[in-house]
Amino acid sequence: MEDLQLTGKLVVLASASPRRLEILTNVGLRFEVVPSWFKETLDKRLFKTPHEYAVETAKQKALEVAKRMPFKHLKTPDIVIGADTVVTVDGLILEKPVDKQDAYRMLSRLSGKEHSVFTGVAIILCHEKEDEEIDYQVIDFYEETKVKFADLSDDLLWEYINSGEPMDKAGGYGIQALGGMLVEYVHGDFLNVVGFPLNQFCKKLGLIFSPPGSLTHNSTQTSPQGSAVDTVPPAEPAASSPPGSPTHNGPPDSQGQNIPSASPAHNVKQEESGRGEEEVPWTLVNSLSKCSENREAEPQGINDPAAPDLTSRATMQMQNVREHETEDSKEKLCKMIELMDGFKASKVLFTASKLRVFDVLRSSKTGELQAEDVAQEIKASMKGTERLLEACVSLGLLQRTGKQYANTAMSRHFLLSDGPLSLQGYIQHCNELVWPLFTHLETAVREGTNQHEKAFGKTSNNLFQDAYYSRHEVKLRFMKAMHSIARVSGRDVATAFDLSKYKTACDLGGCTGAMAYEFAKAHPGLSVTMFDLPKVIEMSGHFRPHDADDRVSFVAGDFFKDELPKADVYILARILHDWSDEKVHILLSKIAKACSPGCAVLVSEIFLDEDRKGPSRGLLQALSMTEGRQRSASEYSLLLKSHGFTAAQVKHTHNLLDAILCVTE
Ligand SMILES: Cc1cn([C@@H]2O[C@H](COP(=O)(O)OP(=O)(O)OP(=O)(O)O)[C@@H](O)[C@H]2O)c(=O)[nH]c1=O
Repeated sequence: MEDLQLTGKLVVLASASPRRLEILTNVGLRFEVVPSWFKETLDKRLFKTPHEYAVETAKQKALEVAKRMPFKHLKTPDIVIGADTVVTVDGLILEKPVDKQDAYRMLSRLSGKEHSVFTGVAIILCHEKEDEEIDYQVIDFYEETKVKFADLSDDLLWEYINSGEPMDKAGGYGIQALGGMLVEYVHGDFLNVVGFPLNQFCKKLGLIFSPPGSLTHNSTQTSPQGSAVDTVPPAEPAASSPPGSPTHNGPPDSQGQNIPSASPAHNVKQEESGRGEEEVPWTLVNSLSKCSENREAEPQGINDPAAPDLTSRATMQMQNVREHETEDSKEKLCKMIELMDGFKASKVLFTASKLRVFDVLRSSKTGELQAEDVAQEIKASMKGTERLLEACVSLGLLQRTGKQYANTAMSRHFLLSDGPLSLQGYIQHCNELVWPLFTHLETAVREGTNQHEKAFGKTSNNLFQDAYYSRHEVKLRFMKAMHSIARVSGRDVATAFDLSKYKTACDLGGCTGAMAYEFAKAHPGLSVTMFDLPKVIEMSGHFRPHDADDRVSFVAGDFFKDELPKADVYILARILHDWSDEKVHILLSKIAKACSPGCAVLVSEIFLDEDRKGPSRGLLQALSMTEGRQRSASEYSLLLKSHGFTAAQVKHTHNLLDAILCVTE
């Protein structure tokens, strides 16, 4: 290891933070940027300290990139750097605010107080072995800086929040810019607050990658703030990771192709850094790393002065491996527990939504209520309500300060019944329809059929026309579910492709019209016809926006039986997966007949990965489907091609629905 140098190595920064890019560019490091897809959703309760959380997140960010690159970018990096910055105050870990209100909560908490900023950093060293497997060695550490804010008035806070600066920054401020005005003092590494503890990082680099001759066996790999050396097992292709694993959380490649390793702007070359031939200034780095030897004596494995001979070093490495194995099995156990308890978490969400807990909290004057007030409002027992609220806090759906419960930013975003991105409709659909179906999953698997009859005493062949759906409230619930999905995903689907050359579109089975309105909003030159069953059109008035765009019109009909309205683009959002292959072909050939050359079909669905190993959302949904099936983008492309629609463009939106656009020749 100590012979390694950085020259000629592929160094990757697994971060989308422009500050980290700048800090590392400024010291002449040559690297590519491949932002991590790891979602910062580790359960904070599992960590004894905030820095352990930051370090683990940094490690997961970096590992996700290290494991993805060989498969998606077809190259193996030598070094991957990940980082995670968190702000801690009053025992809380603050990450990036999700909206202005959240930023306000964070900044008002920080006002007049000293707080800590922790950045966890992970350096992953990737070694390709002879059998082409890859070994990952993890070196991680963290840095703490204390920052004190002045007393901040509400006016000042709002002015700052409205500048837009807080939104992509941990704790809701940027010390390097306007946020600097809020700060009374800083104790520690300033750049650590900005997002990257450069000083400690350089010391670590010096210890690992010193150029020939400059590093002796006496170099150390320690840190004043704790550091660890770890190895992790060889990578699996990202798509084969278990559900819920970090690699699965990431969005797939856009356009169904391999993402380039970095955009040209992010391909940081030494010329661009203005340092000519010089890379990292090694003299400085080596002096720094020697200083760090004096700061901590505890042996840390490789490159350690306390491990002078090969035997003792091998022993230490074995210890590291064993420690890692324990850690690894703990990680697996956590995943197992998450899977085992997943149904309980879903039901807590469904129940709290159904009992309108989130609306009740929002309606209170201060946005906060005690358990007994909530119990009264939702007409439930005190004991049961308290348990439900506590469970919601543990799941990140609510937050509690003392005895007061309040919505979290995520709940305000998705769980208020009248919010623009409310998922309430879909959640209630899951509770009332999908949940009973899943309780009969075992029979569904044995028999290979949908379990409507067992769950509801009725068969279901046609979603909107059969007996079960004939009840008004059931129809309305189904429409609310489709409405919330269309509202949440509509903008991303509508803006997925350039449709400027088209004048008319027809959204087949468009339900409440939510998707049609999104298309009209996104394309000023487009008129959109929403086509659905007469009963649906009749009920869709319930969902019409106050400022309804008159470029959207509603036509009643059955797309299997009736003539389709003429259009340049036909939209099929969340339609095809529901029907048998036979019906899909009937529908597509009808559309093909209605199309003149140059017309297009836009299909929006969850796209399975090409190897059908994910995303689990799509595969789980398939388990309760009636007669249809889930497909990958290329399966949809082939399907459309068989009806004369070619030149497929695919868009993975990273939202609830993806999209493919094909045109007739
Ligand atoms: C306190 C503070 C934070 N930040 C930025 O806050 C983000 C933290 O978020 P993260 O999750 O660690 O990183 P990210 O931006 O999401 O990027 P990624 O590494 O891809 O997760 C980073 O950007 C930091 O610079 C500032 O720019 N200035 C400050 O004073």
